[in-house]
Amino acid sequence: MENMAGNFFLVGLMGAGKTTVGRALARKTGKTFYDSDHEIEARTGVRVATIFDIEGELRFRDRESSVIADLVRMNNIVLATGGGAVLRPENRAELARHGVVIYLRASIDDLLARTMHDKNRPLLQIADPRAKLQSLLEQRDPLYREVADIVVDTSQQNVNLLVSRLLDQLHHIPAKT
Ligand SMILES: Nc1ncnc2c1ncn2[C@@H]1O[C@H](COP(=O)(O)OP(=O)(O)OP(=O)(O)O)[C@@H](O)[C@H]1O
Ligand SMILES: O=C(O)C1=C[C@@H](O)[C@@H](O)[C@H](O)C1
Ligand SMILES: [Mg+2]
Repeated sequence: MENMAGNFFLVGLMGAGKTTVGRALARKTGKTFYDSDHEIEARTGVRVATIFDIEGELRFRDRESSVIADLVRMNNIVLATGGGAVLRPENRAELARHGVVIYLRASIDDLLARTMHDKNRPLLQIADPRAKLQSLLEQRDPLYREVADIVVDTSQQNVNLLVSRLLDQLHHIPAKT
């Protein structure tokens, strides 16, 4: 196991692999894994899609900000954030301040293939999810880059290889504690 100080925060679009890579990274570093979407679901007792249905996106974003503000204050964690977590400047500031931020990128084809069978991504339950992912990428890519300490391309990379390459890069970045 690798012994590294501080928190790691993963950002990127739906299907980029934040949850999958985050879990593997936590396992390899002995850190505790959190996922902001899962934490919102644990606190409310319902799925993300249900929150969007009943309360709308704005109220979901409020819940997300509050969960992120709590989680970033923990120590020695890996946090997979929701795909839209970077939209609010206060979330970006919290993430940048309390941990090393990793932006996971993937091609639109890969994002589409990886999200196709999961019904718990309300923003993609529409006629043309490809166009939606494309426009979300255009809107958010600058925000992901702004907050990130490291950018990783996940296309054509299996998760284990990706995590070991990521660890090599993380060794060169000072921990934020
Ligand atoms: N590098 C990869 N190569 C192939 N498949 C991957 C890779 N990373 C993740 N996947 C697969 O893609 C799907 C989506 O991954 P994951 O749920 O981790 O994405 P996410 O970034 O957490 O998405 P969301 O923002 O919606 O929570 C999963 O089925 C996962 O197994
Ligand atoms: O990209 C987004 O805006 C979202 C991504 C998911 O992680 C969830 O947080 C929710 O489905 C919204
Ligand atoms: Mg996820």
